[in-house]
Amino acid sequence: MKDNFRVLAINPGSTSTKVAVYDNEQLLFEKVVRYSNEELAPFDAVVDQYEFRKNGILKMMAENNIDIATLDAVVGRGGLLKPIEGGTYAVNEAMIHDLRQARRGEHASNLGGIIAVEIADSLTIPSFIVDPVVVDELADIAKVSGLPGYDRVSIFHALNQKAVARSIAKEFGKPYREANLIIAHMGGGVTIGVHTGGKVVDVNEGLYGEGPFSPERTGGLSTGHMIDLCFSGKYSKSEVQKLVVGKGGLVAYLGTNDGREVGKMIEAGDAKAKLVYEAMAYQIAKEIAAGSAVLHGKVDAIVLTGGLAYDPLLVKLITERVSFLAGVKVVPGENEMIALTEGALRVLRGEEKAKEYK
Ligand SMILES: Nc1ncnc2c1ncn2[C@@H]1O[C@H](COP(=O)(O)OP(=O)(O)O)[C@@H](O)[C@H]1O
Ligand SMILES: CCCC(=O)OP(=O)(O)O
Repeated sequence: MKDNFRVLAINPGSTSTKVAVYDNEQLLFEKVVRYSNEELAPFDAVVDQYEFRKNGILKMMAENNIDIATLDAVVGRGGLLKPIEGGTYAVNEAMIHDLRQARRGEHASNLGGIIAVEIADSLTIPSFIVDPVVVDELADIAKVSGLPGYDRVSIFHALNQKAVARSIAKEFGKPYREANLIIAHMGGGVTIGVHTGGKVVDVNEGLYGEGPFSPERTGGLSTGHMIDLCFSGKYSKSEVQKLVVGKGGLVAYLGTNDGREVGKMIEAGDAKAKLVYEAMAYQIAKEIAAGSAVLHGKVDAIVLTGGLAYDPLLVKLITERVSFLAGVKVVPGENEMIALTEGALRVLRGEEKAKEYK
């Protein structure tokens, strides 16, 4: 049996595409391409960014002298599919159909499977997705919304939350299923997951729904304001969706989705930037504190992760509000590329069978 596998991992996020090539667990090359709001503005639908992002990946591979013919598999971040259990899934037609239709909504992660299968098929090698954003482990009590027929749903940074949770539990010398963690992933979107018993039993729906505002999303809004906005006659459905996802949060107030730019504005004495950034930290801290009630206050650790966790100011603003609940660990960036690769390797090595998306 073959014992060395070369895997291309593709991770489209709302503000970036991360690409990595691994020989087994050994990283050969990794690159992050960040996109400004202006660069993505011309694309009406996320699926329209497919060619733009795929060509960027192939160019990056060529510039780094990696011959795609040497790949054994391609793995992509999984998108807005039907709610499913975690794990590694083979990309199939049913999945591509649902991703292209974007029936459960638009998000860059929809492109992960689509780009992965396109590159893999041209090389006749397998393609996978791992722990997509729709992994659903919500407790029954967390699903009840207040409006029958509209259960709360699980859409979050499942891949990174799971990877970070496992590594933090290991640090504590506990199996993941015995750790009680509150993990705040702070990227283009912000999701705060409550991990207990090896599951994410509650999490804010991080796309159109709930929780803090983020670099480019509004998070939860007053239902009354949303009703007024939707019936004002000023906006189409897709315009309202764009206000909430893509043009909300930091972008709406400050014109940028880049935490570093906001940092510079604050350093330059911009009072509005300071207020808005502090408000984002305040909302994140409140959501973390809400998670502590889910765990009856028994919290082993609070973890801050994602791109924004690189920012010491944001980390400080959140920590000073939540450190009374538990110790705060900071894991900047994300472990998504290795998590994707490991998911593919488990299947390539025959340790697991790829799950089928139906
Ligand atoms: N060093 C940093 N300081 C402040 N913000 C940062 C830093 N690095 C990245 N970010 C911000 O993190 C956010 C992106 O996080 P990331 O997890 O990469 O997002 P996504 O995967 O959702 O595209 C952006 O707002 C980006 O500007
Ligand atoms: C859709 C939930 C995951 C998410 O928000 O990812 P990004 O931060 O990469 O947009």
